[in-house]
Amino acid sequence: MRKQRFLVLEDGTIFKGYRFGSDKETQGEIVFNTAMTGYQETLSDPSYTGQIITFTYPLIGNYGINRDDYETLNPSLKGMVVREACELPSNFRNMASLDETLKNYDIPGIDGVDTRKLTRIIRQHGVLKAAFVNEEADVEATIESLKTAEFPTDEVAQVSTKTAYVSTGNDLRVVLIDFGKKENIVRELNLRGCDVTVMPWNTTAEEILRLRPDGVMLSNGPGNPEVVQDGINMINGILGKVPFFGICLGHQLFALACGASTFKMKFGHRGANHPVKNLATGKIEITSQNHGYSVDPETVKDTDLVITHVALNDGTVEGLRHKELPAFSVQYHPEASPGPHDPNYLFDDFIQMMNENKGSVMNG
Ligand SMILES: NC(=O)CC[C@H](N)C(=O)O
Repeated sequence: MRKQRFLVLEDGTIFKGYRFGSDKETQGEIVFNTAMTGYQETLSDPSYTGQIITFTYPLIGNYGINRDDYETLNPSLKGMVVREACELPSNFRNMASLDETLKNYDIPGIDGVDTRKLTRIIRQHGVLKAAFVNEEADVEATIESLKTAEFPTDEVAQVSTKTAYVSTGNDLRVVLIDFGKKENIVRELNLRGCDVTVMPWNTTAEEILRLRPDGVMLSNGPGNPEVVQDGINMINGILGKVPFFGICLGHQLFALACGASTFKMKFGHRGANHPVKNLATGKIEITSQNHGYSVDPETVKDTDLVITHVALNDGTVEGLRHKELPAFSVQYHPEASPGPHDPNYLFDDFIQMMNENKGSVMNG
């Protein structure tokens, strides 16, 4: 007999399902992700810190969990909601089931939920506060408590590396600022020969410039970009002195540093098939995305930035470039694993930008 579990939302909706993963109860902002594959990368993406993820694909866990596909070895999401959590995974790389993995990380899950209905609610209402409750008797009180609950949006310090370390390469030297980075950013840079020094989120511009890197990469990360003031100050300090490339949270911080604003979206973009238009080439890229905040295009007009990419679903800003200085960013994920790989060329653009600026006065 499987143990029951309730998913409750702040608007009073109750879903009854079954427990998997950790037995503990949880609370957080509930979001949905529409990707059909890549659940291991998603559950271990630090950008989901503090959130409960609904997977719209109806069967999750069918190819198991392996040792290679983690984006971090310390997943920090609050919980998983699925239609069916596969109990008997099958794949040559499989090492553990979803249930075992979530138990190991003490992350709770609920399955047997009508995730289509749940996603419609999130789309209509916007992201909501939600909780997992084990005992039916506690359901009403938990819904009441959710109405006044406040969840943090400043988890960057929690997920960033505490000390700097190097992932060795033999070509260009890149400093990667870890706001909650996905491991695949390091892999993509190493793949292109880059020597990557991963540094904590609050590293100063002086500390970075002292290393004389060829370029700086600003990672993705959780929470509200406006509260990452140290990151914004650092970007202002390196702008024009060393080429840089920002991804997702790194993109939002670049925009804020240049004087634009960000806002919280109704239900965000989370999935692996978001179409984005590259305004320079007119080409459409299919992209992986995971963000709840976005750059306000009106506020970009008064800055030295140009919009380079837009989302085709809702017209939001997806890419920025500085008008004169070597700096650009995208809201989506060129490092996406398992993919899609359409935007992978952005890493090559970054390599080219570093090579073009190599040895220039900017660096030294
Ligand atoms: N993946 C990310 O870097 C997300 C950035 C930010 N936390 C957002 O939700 O918009």
